[in-house]
Amino acid sequence: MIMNRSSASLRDKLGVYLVTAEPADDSTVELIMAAVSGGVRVVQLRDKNGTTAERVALLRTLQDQLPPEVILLVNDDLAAAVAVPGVGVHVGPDDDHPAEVRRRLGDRVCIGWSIHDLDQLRDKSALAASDYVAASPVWPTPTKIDTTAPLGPEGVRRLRAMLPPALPLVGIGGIHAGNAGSVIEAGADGVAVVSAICAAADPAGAAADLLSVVAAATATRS
Ligand SMILES: Cc1ncc(COP(=O)(O)OP(=O)(O)O)c(N)n1
Ligand SMILES: Cc1ncsc1CCOP(=O)(O)O
Ligand SMILES: [Mg+2]
Repeated sequence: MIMNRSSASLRDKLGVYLVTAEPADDSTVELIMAAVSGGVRVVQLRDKNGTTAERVALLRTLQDQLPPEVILLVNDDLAAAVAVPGVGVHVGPDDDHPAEVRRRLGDRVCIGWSIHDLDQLRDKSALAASDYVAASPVWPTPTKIDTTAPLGPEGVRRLRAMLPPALPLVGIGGIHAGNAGSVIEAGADGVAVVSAICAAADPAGAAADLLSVVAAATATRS
């Protein structure tokens, strides 16, 4: 992914990554803007039940409203990203292959890939096509019940050790301000969350709290 020389690196932006709760609707835009006001710089629209047309409409609204430094991705839907230039895609092992996503979208957008199982690391072309990977899930979560066994912080640590050092890593699944520090201590660059921001009474405050936990854990580590 190409970024402006003046912009913060993707690794820095991934500190707190918002993945939206379902269903996606008009309140999703408001929620995202609140999270961004709290410091979130990477946002994924995750709307498993909508149509591509609905996702495209929401992505266009978001692109109009978000500050340019915010990285916007859509979950799974390559066709939606093709329709809205600049939008990236997050895919998992059951989705389009990251190399195919890269071929279709080019070098200028952000592509993320979920790792559920360390065996996926044999897929060098997927790693080469990805701008970041996600350890998924770190803990069990009611937000996504069709997951493989949780990796835990120990799995995050093993994954970090096996990945190319320059490839950013986030953890996802059951993460909140009380446990995010242990994910960073295990070697992740950031935490991706749904409920910790979307279900909070104050999403901007929840994002800011998570950011300070991540910043403190990152500072301790380095
Ligand atoms: C940041 C991030 N990490 C992991 C996932 C999960 O992707 P996937 O395994 O493809 O599952 P679905 O989200 O498609 O149900 C994610 N979406 N985002
Ligand atoms: C999309 C996704 N992929 C792995 S776990 C998960 C859901 C994370 O949701 P929460 O942050 O509410 O646990
Ligand atoms: Mg997917």
